[in-house]
Amino acid sequence: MLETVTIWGITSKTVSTFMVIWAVYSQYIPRHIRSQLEIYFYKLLGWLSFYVHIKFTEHTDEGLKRSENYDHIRNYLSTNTAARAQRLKANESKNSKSLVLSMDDHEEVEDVFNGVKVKWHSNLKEIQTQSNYGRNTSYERRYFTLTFHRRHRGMIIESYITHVLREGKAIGVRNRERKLYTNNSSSEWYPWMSGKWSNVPFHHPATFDTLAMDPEKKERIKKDLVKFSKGKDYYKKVGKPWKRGYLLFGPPGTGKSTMISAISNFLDYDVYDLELTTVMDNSELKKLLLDTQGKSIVVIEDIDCSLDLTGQRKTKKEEDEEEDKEKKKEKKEDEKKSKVTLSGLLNSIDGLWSACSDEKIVIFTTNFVDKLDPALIRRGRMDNHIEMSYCRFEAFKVLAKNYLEIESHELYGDIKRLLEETDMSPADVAETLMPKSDEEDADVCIKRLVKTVEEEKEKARKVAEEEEKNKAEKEEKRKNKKEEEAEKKKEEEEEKKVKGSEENGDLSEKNGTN
Ligand SMILES: Nc1ncnc2c1ncn2[C@@H]1O[C@H](COP(=O)(O)OP(=O)(O)OP(=O)(O)O)[C@@H](O)[C@H]1O
Ligand SMILES: [Mg+2]
Repeated sequence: MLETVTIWGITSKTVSTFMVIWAVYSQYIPRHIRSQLEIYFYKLLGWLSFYVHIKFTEHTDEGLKRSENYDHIRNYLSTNTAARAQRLKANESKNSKSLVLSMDDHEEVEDVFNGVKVKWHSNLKEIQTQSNYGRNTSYERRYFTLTFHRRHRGMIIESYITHVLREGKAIGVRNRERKLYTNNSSSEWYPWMSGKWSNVPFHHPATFDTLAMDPEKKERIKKDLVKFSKGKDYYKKVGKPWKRGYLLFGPPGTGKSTMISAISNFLDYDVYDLELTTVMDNSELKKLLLDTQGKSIVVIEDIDCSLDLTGQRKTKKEEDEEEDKEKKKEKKEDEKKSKVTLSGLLNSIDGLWSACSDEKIVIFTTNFVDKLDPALIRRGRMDNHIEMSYCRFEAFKVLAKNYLEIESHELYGDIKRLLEETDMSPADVAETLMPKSDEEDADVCIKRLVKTVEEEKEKARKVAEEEEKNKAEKEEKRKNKKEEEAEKKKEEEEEKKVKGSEENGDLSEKNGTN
């Protein structure tokens, strides 16, 4: 946020001193008097000073979004001028080996650009608010002020500020620590609380090298990702927002979540893990997605479980029946339940809103791809459908290399055959391969895997046999029932026939007597 106030007459040092004194002490003046005083304070400075003063606030006007310019300026000042400040703040850095120093609150530094001196002040203001229930809350607002002589106004606004923002952005990219975000409930969407998203540093070790899957498929995905990340101009040329959708589907433990981490590590993107069930409605969803940055992956895990996304396709009759059944039970829960709809989700990921930030990958994961509404996963929305499947030999080789550091073994042939015949998830294979004590070497682990897969195969055979038996029994029962019904029908018809002929006999006897 950028605010300009022109101040005439007194020196920049005096202005700075006034500004700092005002920022520190104004918080002790009652609010209604403070706002009046503030007006006169700035008017007075304006009459007296030759200096221009520009304010960059930490949050944008709506107060809900953090200002990127503020962060760029902070980066710039930390790197270029903080060393000259007398009071510094030490922040944790990416690798925690070295400290990142920045200006402390109410501190001042000087910078020189094209031979022109400017001053930066870091300010802190405490703001008191009163809720509808009369409770007082206070929060802090930070801002930087840039002060310079008015004769350099054009140069500073046109060149210096652009230079600071560009440099600060580049420093931010260099020092950037990858983050994993999760969405907060909307009651916490205020700068003095957690904002829309909370984050933690993201250091998941999974990479494409450690991901066990068909090597050709893996290469295709990597190429697709590289093409996407370099595709800024291409997407602009073809008139598409710079985003790409991936649908990862497959049974549990086949590496869908692991793949997300691998993509994040591969492209150096942040991850926004969107928990749809805590999003109240479509408009909340839009705001959340608008508050995500570029170079990021927005993930909705287990999309089939997140929402009743096909609910709106039910017939009226079905809806009525369901409503009757669970009306009372759900009434209370319903008030808290998310009202995000399929069309709301589609609009947010694919509509006009999706073009508001660049370089974004949207990933859905599911165990049941058939359950999903076709509208949700059509190409263009989910451009790349990736099936994560059971562990076959190629995937096993990656796991054996990762977990046991071996590339061959005399039992590889058996394992190849067994894994083709048995459906075992990479998660189960990985767990079996992992040494459980220092005494266990690769040989022990490989033998354990052969045993486990054989047991699984036997189990699967028994289950299949049992299923076959049940099916045959059901078929037999159905056949018997059909035969019984046919027999019964036959008997009834014969009975009817006998009855009919008896009645006819009686009638002719009667007629004869007459
Ligand atoms: N393809 C794989 N390559 C490497 N490790 C894997 C793979 N699949 C599973 N694993 C291992 O199994 C664990 C569970 O895998 P992951 O959470 O990625 O499965 P998932 O497909 O997301 O399962 P779910 O459907 O239950 O969410 C991982 O931590 C990882 O160690
Ligand atoms: Mg998962």
